[in-house]
Amino acid sequence: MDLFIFAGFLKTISGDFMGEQEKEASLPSKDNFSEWYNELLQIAKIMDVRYPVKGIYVWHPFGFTIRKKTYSIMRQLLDRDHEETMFPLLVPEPEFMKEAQHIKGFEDEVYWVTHGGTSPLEVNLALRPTSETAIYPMYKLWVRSHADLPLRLYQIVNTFRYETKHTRPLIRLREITSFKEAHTVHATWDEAAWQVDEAIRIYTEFYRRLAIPILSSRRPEWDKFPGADYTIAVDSLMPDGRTLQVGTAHHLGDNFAKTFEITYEDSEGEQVYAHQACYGVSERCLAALISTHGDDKGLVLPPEVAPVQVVIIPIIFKNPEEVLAACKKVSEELKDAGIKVKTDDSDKRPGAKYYKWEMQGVPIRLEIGPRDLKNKAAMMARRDTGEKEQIPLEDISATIKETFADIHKNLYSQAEAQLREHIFLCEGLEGIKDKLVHGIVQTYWCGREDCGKEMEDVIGAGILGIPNEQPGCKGKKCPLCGEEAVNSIYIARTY
Ligand SMILES: Nc1ncnc2c1ncn2[C@@H]1O[C@H](COS(=O)(=O)NC(=O)[C@@H](N)CS)[C@@H](O)[C@H]1O
Repeated sequence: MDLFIFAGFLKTISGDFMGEQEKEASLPSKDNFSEWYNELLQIAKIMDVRYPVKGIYVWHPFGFTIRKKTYSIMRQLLDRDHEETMFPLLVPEPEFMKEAQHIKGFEDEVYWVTHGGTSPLEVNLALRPTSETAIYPMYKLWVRSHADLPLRLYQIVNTFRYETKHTRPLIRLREITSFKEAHTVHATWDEAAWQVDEAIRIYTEFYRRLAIPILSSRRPEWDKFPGADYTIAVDSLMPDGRTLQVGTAHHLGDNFAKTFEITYEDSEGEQVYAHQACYGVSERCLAALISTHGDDKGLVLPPEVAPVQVVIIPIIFKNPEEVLAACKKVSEELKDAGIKVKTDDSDKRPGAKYYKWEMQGVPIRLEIGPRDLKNKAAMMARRDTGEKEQIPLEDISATIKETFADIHKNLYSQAEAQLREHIFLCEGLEGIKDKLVHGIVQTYWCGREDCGKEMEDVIGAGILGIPNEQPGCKGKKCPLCGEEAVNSIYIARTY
């Protein structure tokens, strides 16, 4: 081969090779989590951050499909004993300004509509930051008697918060596009308290289905929802050791019922104020999904929420028809079994195909070539472990579904181990500061608010909350004041 042709040959190979190399270089290592996260949202076509309004982002169809499948799990869990509805986006100022604590909590975050066209509105309208003040004037009309309770409604809507902290897609938005908010009404404080615990049970199951382990804890008094008696929150661990609040449930007592006059006639014919709960999850659940399972090759999706669950790659050398026919047959069989399958018969090189579908987190890749056909088999590659094994074409749907279950189990147990390894039991301030760099600290607290707040200042991180399961505090001291501890608490750097 003369030099000229050889140079051309090298260029072709290096061109392909550099092409792939360049492409792969564009996703930073997950060790550089912030960069990795931002790049991955783009490359895997989850959200486009180029919309010209700060804190407002655009769904790519692929990302929107993950959202759709994720929220169908949430609907499945809520629809057991809630009903879905939809309330107005615009809240008249007088209603919004009714509940003093609520206003205090949201006045710096609420967007206002002041004009209709060029005419100033008589009454300014708030864009709902959350919907208590849109819903509860209607609950006043709907709740009349004991027989109307418990009332359990939810909606999945966009809400608007003028966040002044650093905004980031899926994590801290000014338009929260996927705000699932449930608002329930009960006859007694205890029933509302039961509902708050039920909300946490629902969220724990929801996140288990996403293979995400969570910590639940009661937020300290100064960090509860504005207008609530108390707040229970669920947090997930992000790869950089910080926690992300991925859901909250609030006991509202009869605070809002008194403000919005939500009363019911009890069995003695008395008018009684109702007690309420409300609980919310936003698209942060997707931030947790992407961050918990993703790796240096891109997304890793639990099969239940993967837009493409199996990708078939025909390996073609000679007699392509036979291979393509076999791929079609397998594809039909998987579709008939309700599996989302795509066949990539594009003219890209296999390596480029593997790169693309791994980036999009497809749980299983099936390679089918002449050698596989001879063995009546396909080569199955798992995205979560990278393992490859030959599986028989016979009953392939059953094999795939069993593997899906194993993938989910593996993702969950890996994430659970990761969480467990990043909770550090510390009793002294120095140890707490040390360990906070790596994850969550479990320590003790005297329970006094001034001491708690001072401890937050001294260690530069927030008290995440008081976990329900309390290890004994006997003989334990508050790390700041040295008083007897009354609670064990989580402390963490948060998003
Ligand atoms: N700016 C934001 N961007 C993304 N998610 C957010 C934002 N603000 C809050 N969230 C998420 O939304 C959840 C519910 O918000 S909340 O303020 O705690 N609670 C409420 O608004 C209640 N009315 C729940 S119905 C939070 O737990 C958090 O996970």
